[in-house]
Amino acid sequence: MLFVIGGKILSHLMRVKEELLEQIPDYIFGGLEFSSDGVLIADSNANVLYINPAYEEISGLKRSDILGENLKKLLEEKAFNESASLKVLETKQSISLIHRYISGRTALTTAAPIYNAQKEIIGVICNTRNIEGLNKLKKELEKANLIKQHYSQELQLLRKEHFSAKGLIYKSEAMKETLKLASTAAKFDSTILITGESGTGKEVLSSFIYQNSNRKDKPFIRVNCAAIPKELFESELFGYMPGSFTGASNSGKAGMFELANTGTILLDEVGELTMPIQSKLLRVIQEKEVFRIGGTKPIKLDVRIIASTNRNLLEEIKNNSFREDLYFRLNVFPITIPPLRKRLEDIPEMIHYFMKNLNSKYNKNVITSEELIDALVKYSWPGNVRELQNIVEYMFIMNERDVIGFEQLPDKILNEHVLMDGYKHAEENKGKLEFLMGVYEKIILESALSKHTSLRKAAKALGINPSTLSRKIKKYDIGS
Ligand SMILES: Nc1ncnc2c1ncn2[C@@H]1O[C@H](COP(=O)(O)OP(=O)(O)OP(=O)(O)O)[C@@H](O)[C@H]1O
Repeated sequence: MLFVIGGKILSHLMRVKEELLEQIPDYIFGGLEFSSDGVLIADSNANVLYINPAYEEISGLKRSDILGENLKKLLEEKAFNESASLKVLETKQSISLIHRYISGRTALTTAAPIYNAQKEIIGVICNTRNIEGLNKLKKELEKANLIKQHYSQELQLLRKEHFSAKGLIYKSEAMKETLKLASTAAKFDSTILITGESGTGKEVLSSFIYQNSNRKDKPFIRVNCAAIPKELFESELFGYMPGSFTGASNSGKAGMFELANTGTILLDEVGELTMPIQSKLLRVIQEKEVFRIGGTKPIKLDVRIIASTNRNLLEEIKNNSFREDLYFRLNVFPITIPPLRKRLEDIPEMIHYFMKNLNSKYNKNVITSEELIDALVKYSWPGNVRELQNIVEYMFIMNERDVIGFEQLPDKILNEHVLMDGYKHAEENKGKLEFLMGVYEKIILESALSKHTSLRKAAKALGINPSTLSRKIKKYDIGS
């Protein structure tokens, strides 16, 4: 059996077996022989009675060397740097400690006293576990945590840079009111629906709300619903489990809602969602949980939703292309951004802001003429701020001088301006077509003359004689 290891040891064991080892049935010893944890049993005088093969392996000590030996002697001989069993015999308390054996292995050892029926300590049992694997895992975990910390700091930094770079310029009362409303709403977790024509700044406003909310250090995930193919809506928004459909990644994928968890999600162009996805979205909002495609376990969500659209959702409801119940869920706090043509005071501010950015980007010092700003303010801006930004950039690129003038205006603005100007003076000029044509002709001539270095070249570009051009210059008093 277990204790037939040399005559000396056997007789010693036989002596203590009656009192101590009878507390531990033979089948337990059978199990201990195959345990991957090392086990040592000693009597109350610290003489070793039993070790299992795992103990030999972990400690580097042989049964034949240690059985019957006293733990104090083994400690003196530095078989281990600490003995949990000795501490138990000294303190009569269970103990756990991490120590190193002669084998060089580090182990987690737990030792506990063994009592007889009279509640006297008759020995100690000590369990020792090789924690080198655990140590390795711990080191890997520490490394992974460092990497995670590094990336999360970088993410915070990028978020700050990304959102602070997006300036929100305004001067008009209408925008002041809108911003006041947005600041108030930002502090709460309520769902916000931002409406407004394309290019009015709905996304910029949603960033402003996020930055001013209590979730500003948490994720901000923007979903452009118009850019996602309809058949991918569900997997993009809600994610999927491994192998849940053909072409699905083996590791599965988290949806945008999961990525936004604890933070904010912007559902940009929410009116583009199909009816079936609208139903699923409604469920997610109501239940505050999401199921990945192919998943059976719900994932709890804590996400603040901001939705935006340039569509008239009430019209969409009438046309049965938007769910009314979803509309009311999203429209908890509505904010409408007025179109640029209804907040003209913002235009000069924005032009200066966009010019400042371009000048610093291209290391230039270009300015805009007053008459140019005047013409831009009068334009109707169907594409709103996005169009203004693009046109300022276009003129900046096309311009070769220090001042961008009227002549750099793109034709569509020029045309509208001429017509508006013409109509304005039509009253006093009795609305004559001839007058309007004249205004238009003057603009065209001015533009050609500013683009070409000589009168002859300008005339050639216009397809007229230099003498005709000279006459018209006189007629319209150009360059005086
Ligand atoms: N008040 C503002 N100040 C500075 N830039 C702005 C402002 N409003 C909008 N912009 C700029 O105009 C462009 C369009 O803005 P944004 O994308 O927010 O509009 P949108 O209403 O979300 O458009 P769409 O409906 O087409 O998605 C962006 O480049 C944005 O930076």
